[in-house]
Amino acid sequence: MTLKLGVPSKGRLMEKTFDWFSARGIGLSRTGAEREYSGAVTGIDGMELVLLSASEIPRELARGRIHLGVTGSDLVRDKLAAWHDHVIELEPMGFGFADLIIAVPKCWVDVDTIADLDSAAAAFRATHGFRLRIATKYHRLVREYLRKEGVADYQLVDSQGATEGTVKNLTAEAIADITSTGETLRANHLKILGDGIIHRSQATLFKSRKAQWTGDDRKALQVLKDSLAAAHV
Ligand SMILES: Nc1ncnc2c1ncn2[C@@H]1O[C@H](COP(=O)(O)OP(=O)(O)OP(=O)(O)O)[C@@H](O)[C@H]1O
Ligand SMILES: O=P(O)(O)OC[C@H]1O[C@H](OP(=O)(O)OP(=O)(O)O)[C@H](O)[C@@H]1O
Repeated sequence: MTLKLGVPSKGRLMEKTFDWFSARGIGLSRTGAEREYSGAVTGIDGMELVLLSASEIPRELARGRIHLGVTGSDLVRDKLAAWHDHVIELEPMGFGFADLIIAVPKCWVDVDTIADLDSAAAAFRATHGFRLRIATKYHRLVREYLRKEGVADYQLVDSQGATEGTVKNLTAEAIADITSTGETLRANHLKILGDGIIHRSQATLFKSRKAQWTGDDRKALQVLKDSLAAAHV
């Protein structure tokens, strides 16, 4: 058995994860053909690279199929109920920053806070006969947040992409999605509610509580932790 490290298989997160480990003396790379999902590790014995979709990594950690995983802190919180029971946050990595926010049309001049949204939602239901729709793919985080804030008169509409477009397309009145530069929100005439930041996410190295840890796995983890502690980056 080797210690399995799950890393996003493509895009920004994969490249920045490779750079992050490289700056700490550990080489991660994709091997094989361009589209083949296999990888190699150098600089540490007994560790295997597993390339996965960022959104699958939380479940793989919770099932114990990987020992360590890099993914957004938003995805761990959204994909896993009681995430603390399944994983431990070892290290925030300082990239992949994105805020999960709630946004409404800019033209809703009376709605700037969650309390305003609550009032608007009640009025919306009275007028339209159905609950105000919030489009998102972050179902757990949005539900938990709105429950905490005392907002109940809404329904979630699932949107797995191009979420900001749902308002213009009249399939939702509000959205909850991640933003980094804010460009997509601006382009779609949406504004963030003042207190509508649900979670500030960044790429994070997680450890599974559910994986089986052999003596060799623990040794490899200790070598990894020593490399992280020794790096002055
Ligand atoms: N500007 C951004 N757009 C999208 N995701 C971002 C951005 N900045 C940081 N992230 C983070 O990247 C992660 C999502 O990565 P990615 O889109 O590769 O995941 P995925 O849902 O597994 O993708 P796919 O389903 O296409 O494989 C989330 O943790 C998110 O917070
Ligand atoms: O604040 P910004 O810098 O504009 O970034 C935010 C956008 O980026 C992400 O979408 P992505 O491009 O990953 O596509 P998606 O809509 O398919 O999720 C996210 O869902 C927002 O739409």
